[in-house]
Amino acid sequence: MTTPLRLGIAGLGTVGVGVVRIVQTHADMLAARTGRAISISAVSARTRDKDRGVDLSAYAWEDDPVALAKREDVDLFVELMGGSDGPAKAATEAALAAGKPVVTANKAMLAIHGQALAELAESTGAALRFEAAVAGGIPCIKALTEGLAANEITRVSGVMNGTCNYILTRMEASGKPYDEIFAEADALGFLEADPTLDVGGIDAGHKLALLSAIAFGTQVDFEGVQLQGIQEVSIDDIHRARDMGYRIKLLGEARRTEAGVEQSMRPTLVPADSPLGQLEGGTNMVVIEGDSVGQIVLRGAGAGEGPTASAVMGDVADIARGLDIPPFGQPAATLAPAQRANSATECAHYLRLSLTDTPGALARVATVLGQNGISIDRMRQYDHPGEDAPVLIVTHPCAPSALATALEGVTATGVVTADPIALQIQTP
Ligand SMILES: NC(=O)C1=CN([C@@H]2O[C@H](COP(=O)(O)OP(=O)(O)OC[C@H]3O[C@@H](n4cnc5c(N)ncnc54)[C@H](OP(=O)(O)O)[C@@H]3O)[C@@H](O)[C@H]2O)C=CC1
Ligand SMILES: N[C@@H](CCO)C(=O)O
Repeated sequence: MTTPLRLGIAGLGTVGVGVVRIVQTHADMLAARTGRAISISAVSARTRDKDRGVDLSAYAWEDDPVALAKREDVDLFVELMGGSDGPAKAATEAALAAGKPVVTANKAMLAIHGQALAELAESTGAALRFEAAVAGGIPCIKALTEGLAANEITRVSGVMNGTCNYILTRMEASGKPYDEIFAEADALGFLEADPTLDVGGIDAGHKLALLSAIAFGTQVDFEGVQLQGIQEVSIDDIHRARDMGYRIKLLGEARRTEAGVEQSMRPTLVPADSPLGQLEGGTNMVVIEGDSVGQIVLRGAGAGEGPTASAVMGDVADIARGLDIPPFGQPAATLAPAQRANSATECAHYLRLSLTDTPGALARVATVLGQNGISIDRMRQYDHPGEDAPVLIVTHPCAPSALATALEGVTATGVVTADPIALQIQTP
């Protein structure tokens, strides 16, 4: 057996502790599988004397993660602190600059600095791996870069934020409104320190941008992801979608078209009996479509200590084996800048409108939709105690840009009493 692979782990929170536990529990198995012993030399976190439920006494301590990354006895730097910049980026750059491989779960850092970090890694010959950054325990990056390497990928989609899926499925199961279930998720510790990252679709957008770059061979382009969060999804939307045979999911989709790469992360109605529709709680699902393989579906835990640490250690094991794959699946210099394209794919839409309950209001809305080429498939006005009439419209498939123009016109009629809510209905 060769010399041990010595880890330096920065960040001893949920994921960091999980990684320590796996190294301590499965040392023999990992050595047998990789042909190399994997050990921990040193660790770092903000607070040294915190009881983390694992024995850290055998490891050196560094207050400064950059110093940890540079230590002589650290062969591989494991970044599990989080944050797109600050110490996570500084320490990752220090390790890569020194030619040391880095494994990280930090989607925020990679979605913004992925190209620069990949270029740095390749310039020094260091590996940079981030399986845990996308969909926690699901090995979707490995699937794309290895198992599906011979496929032209046409579409990557899925549910990539467990917290949003928990909130949406709990709303449906309990019949409680968004605010109440958001508070419940907060009390259970599910939300990121900045909850907008979850409910605003940003965290899932980071993950989609990473998958999209790998799938289509482009530079990672988080700014190109069209984002819509789940904050405006009401319990009424969920009930009405269910009555029509749909469930609402925060669905990410990246596809390559002739116009460029479309990336979107938004609440979407999906058939209730489809694999996505049946996804409960914090589970994630990634759907990949390739020209030879067709469609494959990967489902599993998208977060949590065990699943995320499992993905981190999968990367560590690959490095121990000497596997050398560029961070985004092909050399960074060959990744083309992403050519952004707004979604032009026609799909049906669910519209929630609130109208003044006056003669002709509904007719004016229907007229504006018609003038913009939007055809109504279904329409219903609900009982209402007050002056505002809640109206649900389902359109026939139409281009999102045509609908956006139409909704501007609908708002300009003066008969709507709140901003219209438009949700896409998934195209097969
Ligand atoms: N939790 C999850 O399920 C998943 C997390 N991830 C990603 O994994 C990474 C870690 O997440 P998670 O474990 O949940 O985060 P936690 O908040 O649980 O832990 C963060 C750790 O980093 C340490 N830390 C923070 N800032 C510094 C600093 N300036 N210097 C040294 N140490 C620092 C903290 O120290 P201290 O403990 O002393 O405060 C803590 O140990 C993030 O990038 C996250 O996005 C990815 C997928 C799933
Ligand atoms: N906040 C993320 C954690 C895992 O990336 C989620 O809810 O999925």
